Amino acid sequence: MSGWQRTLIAVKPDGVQRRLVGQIIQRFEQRGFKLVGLKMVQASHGILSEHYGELRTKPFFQSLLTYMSSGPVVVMVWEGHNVVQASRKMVGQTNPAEAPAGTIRGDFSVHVSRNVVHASDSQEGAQKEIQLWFPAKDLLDWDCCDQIYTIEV
Ligand SMILES: Nc1ncnc2c1ncn2[C@@H]1O[C@H](COP(=O)(O)OP(=O)(O)OP(=O)(O)O)[C@@H](O)[C@H]1O
Ligand SMILES: O=c1ccn([C@@H]2O[C@H](COP(=O)(O)OP(=O)(O)O)[C@@H](O)[C@H]2O)c(=O)[nH]1
Ligand SMILES: [Mg+2]
Repeated sequence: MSGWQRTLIAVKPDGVQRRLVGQIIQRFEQRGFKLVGLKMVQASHGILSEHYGELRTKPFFQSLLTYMSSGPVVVMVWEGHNVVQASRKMVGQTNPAEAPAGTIRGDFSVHVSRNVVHASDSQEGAQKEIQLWFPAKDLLDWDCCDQIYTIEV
């Protein structure tokens, strides 16, 4: 199906501590996306260094790893039409100061170093991140009964 995609969304440690997991999941459900993988993990610096490999030369890299390993994260795979681009729009700009109200970051955060949620930024990135965080067997291929009402099939 053209435009059918999967993406990796993670509620970061600040989002978990602030009990925002339910509200974040709700936004993806109500938009019409399908949850195909979910787990809570205490992430190691190893997996986080790989996840954020492109940022390793940035001055904030070490503090990013410290923040991301400061407590549990809730990692999810969401599936649906155009889900990679749509979820970036739902999440908002990296810096919450620039993220419009109505986006997750625009509604729940104020500072770039504590921006509540991660979303893959491209289909290639999503594929790599999904493989990094989930063995294929932990992703469920299931039929969502309302699918015929959210996309033309
Ligand atoms: N100047 C900064 N100071 C502190 N932390 C930062 C800064 N810039 C980015 N970060 C942190 O690093 C993360 C990764 O930056 P990136 O440029 O990939 O943003 P993003 O793609 O919007 O976020 P993510 O990859 O987590 O979805 C940001 O989400 C933020 O938590
Ligand atoms: O100046 C910055 C830029 C990014 N980040 C953190 O690094 C993450 C990943 O950065 P990326 O550029 O991938 O932004 P994102 O994809 O998260 O919007 C962000 O979410 C922030 O948590 C940060 O702390 N300071
Ligand atoms: Mg990013």
